[in-house]
Amino acid sequence: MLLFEHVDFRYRSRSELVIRGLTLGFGMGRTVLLGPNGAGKSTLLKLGAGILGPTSGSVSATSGVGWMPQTVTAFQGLTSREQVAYAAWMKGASRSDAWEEAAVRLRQVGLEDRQDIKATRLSGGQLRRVGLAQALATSPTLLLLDEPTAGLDPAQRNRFREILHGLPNEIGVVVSTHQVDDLSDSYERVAVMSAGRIVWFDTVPAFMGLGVVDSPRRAESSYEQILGRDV
Ligand SMILES: Nc1ncnc2c1ncn2[C@@H]1O[C@H](COP(=O)(O)OP(=O)(O)OP(=O)(O)O)[C@@H](O)[C@H]1O
Repeated sequence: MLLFEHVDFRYRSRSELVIRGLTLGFGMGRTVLLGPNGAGKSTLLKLGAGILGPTSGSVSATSGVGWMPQTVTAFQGLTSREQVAYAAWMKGASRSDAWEEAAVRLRQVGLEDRQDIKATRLSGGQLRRVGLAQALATSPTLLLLDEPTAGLDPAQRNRFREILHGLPNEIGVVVSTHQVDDLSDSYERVAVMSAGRIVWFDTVPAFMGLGVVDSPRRAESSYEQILGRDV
């Protein structure tokens, strides 16, 4: 369980708050985090992962949180397996355990045949999967994924979705995205951010219920209803 209590956050270089009065808990199940550019989604996930600390309020996690950044960096000179093993080692695994863990996680994301390839030589979609394997290698009970499918072609996007579906139910997942299609298949809850606040948080059926009935763009119309304008 990851709990945000009365969290405000501002970047040092800026005067205004980017996260405002956030009180929210993420636990089991799959939550999609929607919101326009600059709403604060990445910042919220970084606060959840402990990459950033709140300006005021508190963020507490009762067990491991794994985070996948918006841009996964390929470590120069390292193979995929070495890169994933490094993440496990950083979290306290011994060298040999980290090495084994990396193989298991790369298999989990369907990259077993790429484990000895230099990470810098992977495709964009493969590198994202290495990023997911890195997050999984820390044995989290909650995964925070920042726009994991942005910029991927439809086949790679589907591949990523299948991998998420294949994760054990005990792992909670929060995914920030701009893609509002097929929410029902992939998620149970929807959180919508706007200007640093969570302005909506409920189940997928409740979210879909806001939209124009029978519209093929029903999810988008729900999203527009919440934000009160065209998006
Ligand atoms: N390192 C930083 N320093 C200063 N301001 C930042 C920094 N990172 C983000 N911001 C600002 O904080 C606000 C929230 O940004 P954030 O990246 O969290 O939004 P987002 O909802 O993830 O956006 P997007 O959908 O475009 O990824 C924006 O106004 C952004 O310009």
